[in-house]
Amino acid sequence: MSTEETLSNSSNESVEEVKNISSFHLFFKQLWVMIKRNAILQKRYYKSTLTQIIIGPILFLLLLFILQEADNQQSLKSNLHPLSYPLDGVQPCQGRDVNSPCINLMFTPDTVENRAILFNFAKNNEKRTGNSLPFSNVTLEIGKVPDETLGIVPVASSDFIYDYTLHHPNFTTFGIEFTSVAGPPINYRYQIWFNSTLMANNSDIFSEQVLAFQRGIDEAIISFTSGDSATSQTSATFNINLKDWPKLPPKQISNQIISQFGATFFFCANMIIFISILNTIVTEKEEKLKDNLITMGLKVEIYWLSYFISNSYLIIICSLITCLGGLAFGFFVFKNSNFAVIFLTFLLFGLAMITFGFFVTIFCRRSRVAVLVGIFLFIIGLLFESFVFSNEFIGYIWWDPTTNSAGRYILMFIPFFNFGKIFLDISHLTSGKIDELTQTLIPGPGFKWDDLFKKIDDTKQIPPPIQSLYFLLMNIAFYSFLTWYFDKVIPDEYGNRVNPLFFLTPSYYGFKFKKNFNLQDWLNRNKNSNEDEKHDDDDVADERISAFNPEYDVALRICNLRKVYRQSLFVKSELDKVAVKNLCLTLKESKCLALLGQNGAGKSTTINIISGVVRATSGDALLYGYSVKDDINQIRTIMGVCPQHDILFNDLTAREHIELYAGIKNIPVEEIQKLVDERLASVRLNKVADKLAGGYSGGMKRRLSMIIATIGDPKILFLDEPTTGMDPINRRYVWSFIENFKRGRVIILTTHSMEEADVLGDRICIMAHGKLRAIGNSIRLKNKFGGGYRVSLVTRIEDSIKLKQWMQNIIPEATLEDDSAGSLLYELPISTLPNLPTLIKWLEENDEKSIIEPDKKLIKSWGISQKTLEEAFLRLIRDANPGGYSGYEKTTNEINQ
Ligand SMILES: Nc1ncnc2c1ncn2[C@@H]1O[C@H](COP(=O)(O)OP(=O)(O)OP(=O)(O)O)[C@@H](O)[C@H]1O
Repeated sequence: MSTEETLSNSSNESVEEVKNISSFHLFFKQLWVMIKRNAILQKRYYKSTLTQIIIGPILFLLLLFILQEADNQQSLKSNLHPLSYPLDGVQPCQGRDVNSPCINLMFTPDTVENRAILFNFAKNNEKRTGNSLPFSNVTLEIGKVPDETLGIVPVASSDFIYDYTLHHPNFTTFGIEFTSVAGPPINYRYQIWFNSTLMANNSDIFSEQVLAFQRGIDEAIISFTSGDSATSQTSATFNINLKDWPKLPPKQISNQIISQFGATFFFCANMIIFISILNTIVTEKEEKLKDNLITMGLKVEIYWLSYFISNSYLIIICSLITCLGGLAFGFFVFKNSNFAVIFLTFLLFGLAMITFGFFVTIFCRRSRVAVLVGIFLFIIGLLFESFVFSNEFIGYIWWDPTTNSAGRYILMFIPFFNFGKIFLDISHLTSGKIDELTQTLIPGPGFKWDDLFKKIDDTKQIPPPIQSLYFLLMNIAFYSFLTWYFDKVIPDEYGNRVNPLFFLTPSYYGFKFKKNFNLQDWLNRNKNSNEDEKHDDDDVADERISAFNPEYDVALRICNLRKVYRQSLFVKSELDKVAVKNLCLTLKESKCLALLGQNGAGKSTTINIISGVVRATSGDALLYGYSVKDDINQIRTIMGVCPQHDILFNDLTAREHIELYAGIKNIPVEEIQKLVDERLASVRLNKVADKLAGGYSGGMKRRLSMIIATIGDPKILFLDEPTTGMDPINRRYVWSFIENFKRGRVIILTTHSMEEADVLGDRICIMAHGKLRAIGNSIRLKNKFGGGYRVSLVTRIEDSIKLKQWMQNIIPEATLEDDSAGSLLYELPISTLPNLPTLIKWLEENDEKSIIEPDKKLIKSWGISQKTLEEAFLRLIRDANPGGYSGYEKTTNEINQ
């Protein structure tokens, strides 16, 4: 069967048959081809896919392993001979800043004995450290801090020390209160006050400073009791050396690094897939690939579902590899856990991040923005996992009764918060802890399936781990729902959006209360009194009447279609652009309508409205009885669109493109290969069928776009400048294809090629400023606006006056358009057609090429031609732009200026 026969046979299929495709079958067919397409791309970009699912997790596991090993190397070291070092004296005090004043020591009560003891202390300490601690005569007041650093200051009572340090924290290094009891023997008692929280004051509880101070005081007491006077040399000095116990490495090593940083690292591994999803989906949106799939009949739900499934198996593999890798590296979190629990944790987290990613893509129109948003979320998540969930104290603080619960109610909507919590729970039970005192590992009890349902710590309010898994499941459902909803209600770049309450309408669920369609009602609804109509050309006015005539049987009927591109959603503006003005058109089956017009005339907008890409501001179109406004989904099943700019997947071949769209159009599998070969051959792309479309030339891409539009043998075909960039030979192949294809369908094409409109257009419309200026077939337009014929005559300069007189006699209506150096150009109106034979006869007789007396002949050469469509077009454009055509469509504002 020839291409022509196949096309005409398939076009005989009734519209009803086309639309009555089982929606169940179509659903799975479309889902299957979309998953297949995703799989092809994943395979084609196997390096990126492998990075996402294998290299990513393994790399992060390896990093964790290296870190863990480095940490263990430290703790595995034995230190059998720790160095011994002498205990030093008390260092000078330090205020809030290095040079700000401070108090070294306050003491009470101020007695002679105590002064003598402290004098001894200061003397010995100065010898050891060079730090002089003189007695101060300043009387401290609670409300004041001294202007200079003080050494040893007597104060009234221990209450004063308490109050003073309370009012001026981090100001005083030590305080001492003597409470010696008289003997004999005298019981020397004292209490040291120090600041355990401020390391800068050198008084940390574990530091040597307290020890040094105590040693100094004890020395001083001994000197005092042994009779050394306060002024003499101190006889008693204690030299103390400090030395650590020999250290043996613990028998078992801990997994502290993975418990602390595991959540961070596994989050990072997951983010590779997350950012890749953002980039892929938003790039498809930016390049209008998604819109094109939808226009070709793909259900938007299937688009998302296919991406969910295609990424789900990546997540499954990635989670498996993470769990198996974790086991192979011997991490406790994996070794001591129930495999199902840990796998489920990674799986649900991965799936929740996929749906979260889908949701984010709804708000991004440019892939660059999407990647930036991805990186931003990555940094937030990284900080979250590394600071919040790196230890139990901060990680569980969200469930502390003193913490406001609002925070965790908000955070549970973020998948990485829920992941961090359950990972903390798992590491709490699986990773052992090194006992600081015994330096031995106390292994964790492990995480069993039942532990999912138990509280981690009965004493705290922390919920059982299963709650985080439920929240992850909730995240999946929540973000899937939001993606589905907002994808519909957020306006696209043309301002199209669905009513926010669309889900309350029965039609959304396929229940259509079949009202009997009444054409007259529909016509009445779209009737509109229009001032502009008065200036319509006769044919345009007739076309308007035909469009509103219910008796007139046509496949396409456009009534008062109008589109205003608004600058603002809410207010009218001078900058609003009326792209299409109350357009009325009709077209019968098996006809092709060619839309001609200057740049910005409204041709693409017209096609975009009828194909459902853009919503009309008012008016409507009926295609085979379906209203564009109400039945666009049905129209999509019977239409094909070749958009003005090629919308192709650079990474798919021509064959894969056709297979994809054939699946979307529900073409039986057994017919697809035949269709691929036949269609590609018809536009001579069969030799490059298996080459990636990204490598095609402009003309090849155009031909592929054209062929895609014809898949599924649509009853309505929209071709927006289908042959732009094609060489003349290929253009003719495409023309011949379109000519064959139009039987039993309607084709609407826009073009800037007069030749193309002439060859293909059964009806030609010329538009300017959104308005229909002329309509008819090529001959009619040429005759009506092209103005008849053109005669060129060449004579000797001296004979030109004579020749002009002759022309005047034969055809008085002829107008001389050009007269230069004996070359004359006449324009003949169509009314002169009866005179043409006489003119031609006369021209032949007077042509010097004739053999009889050539020297005496008047005319050196001549030519006669019918005016072209281009001339008709130019005239209409000239008329439409009395002020001159600036090359682009002006805004209302510019026109007014
Ligand atoms: N999304 C839009 N927002 C605002 N104005 C728009 C938009 N799309 C088109 N227009 C304006 O509407 C007018 C008609 O545009 P349209 O693309 O339909 O013209 P066209 O006849 O197809 O032009 P061309 O031959 O250059 O493709 C132009 O002035 C254009 O600037």
